[in-house]
Amino acid sequence: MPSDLNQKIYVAGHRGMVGSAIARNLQAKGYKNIITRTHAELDLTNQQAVKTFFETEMPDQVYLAAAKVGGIHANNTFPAEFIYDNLMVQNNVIHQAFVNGVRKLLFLGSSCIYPRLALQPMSEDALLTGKLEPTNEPYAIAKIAGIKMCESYNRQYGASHGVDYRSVMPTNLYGPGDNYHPENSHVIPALIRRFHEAKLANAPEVIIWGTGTPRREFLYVDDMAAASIFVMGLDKKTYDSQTQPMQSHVNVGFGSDVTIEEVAQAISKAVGYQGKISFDPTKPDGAPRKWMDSARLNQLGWKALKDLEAGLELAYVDFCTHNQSLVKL
Ligand SMILES: NC(=O)C1=CN([C@@H]2O[C@H](COP(=O)(O)OP(=O)(O)OC[C@H]3O[C@@H](n4cnc5c(N)ncnc54)[C@H](OP(=O)(O)O)[C@@H]3O)[C@@H](O)[C@H]2O)C=CC1
Ligand SMILES: C[C@H]1O[C@H](OP(=O)(O)OP(=O)(O)OC[C@H]2O[C@@H](n3cnc4c(=O)[nH]c(N)nc43)[C@H](O)[C@@H]2O)[C@@H](O)[C@@H](O)C1=O
Repeated sequence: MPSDLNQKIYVAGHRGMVGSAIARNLQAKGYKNIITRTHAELDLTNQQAVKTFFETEMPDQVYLAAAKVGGIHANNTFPAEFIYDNLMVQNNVIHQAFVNGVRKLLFLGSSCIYPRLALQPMSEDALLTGKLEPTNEPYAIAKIAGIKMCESYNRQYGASHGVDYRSVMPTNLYGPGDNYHPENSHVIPALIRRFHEAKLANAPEVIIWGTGTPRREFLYVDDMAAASIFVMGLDKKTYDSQTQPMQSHVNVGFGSDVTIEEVAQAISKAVGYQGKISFDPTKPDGAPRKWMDSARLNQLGWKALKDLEAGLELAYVDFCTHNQSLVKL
């Protein structure tokens, strides 16, 4: 096994918001042997292509940040793609990683794995204790399958093959490299764009989807990347001390949440829009609240660094810098 900084690390989804943050954080830490493939070079839903890739490259570690990702509208509109693509990508990558001797893999899930009405803050133990939020159930089912796949490979092959596959459950993320599509994106990038366009057009009003009352916890993407690398770097005994036997997942949150109305006001301020904010209650609210209990990760020694106000300023700079080129259709 090569020394840590020379380990061959495959970051799947390196052109996405989280994958690109993981790759630049690894590079900043001195990791020299990061391998990547664009979606065009390697379609991770293609079993044979993924098999050939792993047999050729034989990575030591894998960060699985490639997925079909979108906000409430995209999840609600394209449920077939959200379940099919995500199951295929994660099945192919996790299985071929195992077959080709990868001992360390990090799977990125999502806070939507927890029941819609889970007790707040939501602990890792809330998994599979109730009904999911209908707007993103197919995506959540795929993510739950990913956690269970990691756990199953750990159970069956942990002792015999040294398999140690971990899963992180991020709260809602935002930051550089986000998707600013007007409908298919998450709330922060959607509203950065909407407020920016309203400011340029001197529009008197900006309309926010839903009632504005749902609560969300937002984490800056570089904090998420740091958490991912931190979790991968923990020795097994330390990691296992905070997770249940064979359980592979740990929450990654900022620590507190805000209402959608509050985040809209904060984005309007960051963008410099001075008009009125209105709400369209005919659009879905989704889960009433998603606030992670991140005590396990905090006890292991990680905490978020970037607060929402500072993070939104950086996200807006990113939007202005890249603007249209970052809009994925
Ligand atoms: N953003 C968020 O708020 C949250 C994200 N997460 C999770 O974090 C991870 C990363 O999300 P994020 O960075 O935001 O998403 P992005 O959409 O920004 O990035 C996902 C990346 O995966 C690639 N990809 C998708 N499908 C395939 C495929 N079939 N073959 C190869 N590459 C593929 C995409 O390439 P291309 O664009 O070319 O298709 C893209 O580069 C995901 O697992 C997501 O579920 C969890 C909670 C919240
Ligand atoms: C990360 C997470 O992302 C998705 O779930 P979500 O938390 O509901 O994420 P969202 O960012 O899309 O919405 C958050 C809230 O914000 C409101 N809202 C207002 N105005 C806009 C708006 O313009 N766009 C969006 N997208 N939402 C808006 C919106 O109505 C909702 O109440 C999952 O499907 C799933 O993929 C997942 O895991």
